[in-house]
Order: sequence, then C-alpha cells, then structure tokens
Amino acid sequence: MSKQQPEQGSKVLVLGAGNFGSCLADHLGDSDHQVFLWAREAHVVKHFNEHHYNLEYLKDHKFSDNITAVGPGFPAKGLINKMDVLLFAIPTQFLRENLSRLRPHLDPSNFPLLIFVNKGIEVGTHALTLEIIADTCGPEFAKAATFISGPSFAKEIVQRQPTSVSVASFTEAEADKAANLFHQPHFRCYTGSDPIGIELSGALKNVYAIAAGASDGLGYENNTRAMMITRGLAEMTCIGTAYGASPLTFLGLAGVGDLFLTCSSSNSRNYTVGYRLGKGECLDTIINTLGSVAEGVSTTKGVKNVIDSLGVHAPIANSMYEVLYERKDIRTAVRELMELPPSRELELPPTAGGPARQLVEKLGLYTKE
Ligand SMILES: NC(=O)C1=CN([C@@H]2O[C@H](COP(=O)(O)OP(=O)(O)OC[C@H]3O[C@@H](n4cnc5c(N)ncnc54)[C@H](O)[C@@H]3O)[C@@H](O)[C@H]2O)C=CC1
Ligand SMILES: O=C(CO)COP(=O)(O)O
Repeated sequence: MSKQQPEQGSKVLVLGAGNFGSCLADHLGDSDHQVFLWAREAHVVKHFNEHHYNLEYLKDHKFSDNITAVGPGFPAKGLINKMDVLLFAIPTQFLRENLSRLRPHLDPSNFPLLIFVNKGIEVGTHALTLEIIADTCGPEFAKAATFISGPSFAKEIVQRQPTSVSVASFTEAEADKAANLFHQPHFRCYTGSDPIGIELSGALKNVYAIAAGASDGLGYENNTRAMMITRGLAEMTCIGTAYGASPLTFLGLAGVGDLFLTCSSSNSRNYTVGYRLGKGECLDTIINTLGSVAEGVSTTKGVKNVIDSLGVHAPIANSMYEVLYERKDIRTAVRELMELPPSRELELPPTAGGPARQLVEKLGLYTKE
C-alpha cells in the first residue's frame, strides 16, 4: 500500500522531462505541490533551475516556481524516499530499465503513490505496463499502480485549457488519491477500476491515429477519417473485450475520447507519422525528424501480436502493421481494406423491456437467432 495523504502539499517526483512529464509537473507545481522533475541532460537541469524554461520540450512555456529539476543521473534513494508520489512519464520502451533501477529504493510496505501515463505495449515481450511493473517491482506494486489516460495534449494542458482524463487502478483508494492530486477546475479526473482497459485504450488509439493521419495524408477527407475513427473504435473494443477489459472503458475518455483527439489533430505525433507516410515519406526519416516519441509505431508490433494470439478480426490494425513493418504500399492497404466483404457492426441485443424491444415484438419483427 502506498503512503497516506498524498493530496495536499505533496512531494512529487516526475520521471521524464519530455512534453508530458514537464506539463504534468507544471500542473502539479501550480497546485502548490513540491515537484521534482528528472531530466537526463545536465544542460536541461541547469537551465530549468535558473530560468524555469525547458530547453528541449514546451520551450515557450515558463514553468511553475514549485518545480526543481534533478539529474542528469537517476534520482538518488534519499530523494525517492522522501516522495509521496512517483509519476512516470517515460515512453513504454524505456520503462523496464528505469523501474529496475528504482526497485532497490522502494519499500514494499510503505511506498509512494505510483502513477503511469505512458501509452504503449513493450516490443519483444508484448507486455502491458502493468506486467512490466509486476516483473520489475513485484505484483504488490502493480496492484497499487494507477494509470492516467485520456485526451490530453501537453501543450493545451500548460495553457490550462479545460481537459478531462480517466484515472484507473485495481486499488480504488490509489485511483482516488491520484484523482485528488490532479483534479483542478480546468482538469477533471474520472476514476475507474479497469486499468487494463485504460492501458489498452491508450496504446491502441495510437495505432489508429497513425491510420487516420495516413488517410488524411493520402488526400482523403472527412468521410474516410470518420470511418477510420469509428471502425478503429470497433476494433479497439473487440480487442479489449477479447483481452478481458470492459467494453464500456472504450467509450470513455481514454477510449473514444483520446481516439477522436489524436485521429483528428496534427498536434498528435502519431497522426503526424501517418500523415507523412501518406504523403510518401519513409518511416525512418519520419521517426528521425519527429523530435519526440510516437508510441504507436513500436506499439503496432505488440498490437499485432495481441490480435493474432487472441484471434481477433482487426483489419485496420493489421494493415498498419503491414505498412510499417512489411513495407506494404499504403494505397494498396487502403484498397484491400475497402475490398473486404460486408460485415456486421458491433451489436448488443436490444434492452429487454425497453420501447424498442416492445415495438419490434408488437410488429412481429424480432427474430431469435
Ligand atoms: N505529449 C502528450 O501530449 C502525451 C504523452 N503521453 C504519453 O507519455 C509518454 C511520454 O511522452 P512524451 O513526454 O510526450 O514524450 P517526449 O518524446 O516528449 O519525451 C520523452 C522523454 O523520455 C525521456 N527518455 C527517453 N529515453 C529514456 C530512457 N531510456 N530512460 C528514461 N527516460 C528516457 C526523454 O529524455 C524525454 O524526457 C508516452 O508514452 C506518451 O504516449 C500521454 C498523454 C499525452
Ligand atoms: O496521447 C496523446 C494525447 O492524449 C498524445 O498523442 P501523440 O502521442 O500522438 O502526440
């Protein structure tokens, strides 16, 4: 169980001073928490502490005075032990190495609130973050871990634009603590108990954001993007429920909320990767010049593994894998998707006793399968 009372005047260590870690540090610093931000570059740490600007990310933003940058080495045990909250804003592919470095500093009987905001699946192992935490630190840490996900571009959060996110944990008390820590009039938190669904939502939406960006890059317009988003949501829901997550999670902020955001904005790195692919650039060039992480590229491999092992029909995700990793021509991929035979939309049986059911029964339209 994590330490009690992290809500008011908490000491928070944010690991990862990229776009999202910096923006969340700013948000918490603004709410009078004492925030430490780990950056891995000495010049970033020095400049941040002297001027309160991040030289690498969100460069135009003046950060809260309540933030102290630490680094470039991994934060010391003495600092970690003083923390009420550890907030991980490290891309998924680098989480395992950092949690392994952290583990010797954690006391399983009294550890800080652990919050994760990354959106991806680990390459090679196909592990979710929950599994990475259990592997490196132990299941008691995974049980208490809390996941924040949802439609939340860093650059809009630092401008205090109204934003809402999902906050989920297997341990309700931990989700409540995290929600209380972050909740502000301009930043609403909705708690839930489906961390696997929340994690899958964040990871999967990045794959469909690449697909939607590709569609726009190819010159297709609104009909096609709407199709991508809607069929993407259907695939996310099928994959998620086959995995054992709740279908309703995919209708929440972390699911359709974030899917809609990232499939429809050039502020999304994943959308941008797709858009540039659609314009004919090669993947290596795009990744090398993006300047920031697009988790969907690596996560597409994990998603392919998940859909194959579960036997789920997810043609858009499958096509994205072929485009990114098997060099399939993107126009061919679109043509093949459009040539698939007609199929059924996602359906639930009509609610028993509702007027719709009464009507079809009255008119004799209902056929039992
Ligand atoms: N930027 C955004 O608006 C949002 C990002 N996220 C998620 O947050 C996570 C981080 O994203 P961003 O901060 O935007 O990425 P970013 O590309 O802006 O920054 C990545 C950060 O990770 C650090 N890093 C790279 N390799 C590392 C390693 N081996 N060990 C430790 N740290 C390392 C970099 O120094 C940098 O500070 C991703 O999973 C992303 O999907 C979630 C919500 C919104
Ligand atoms: O997840 C995000 C916003 O919710 C950020 O999306 P990108 O990683 O595609 O920029």
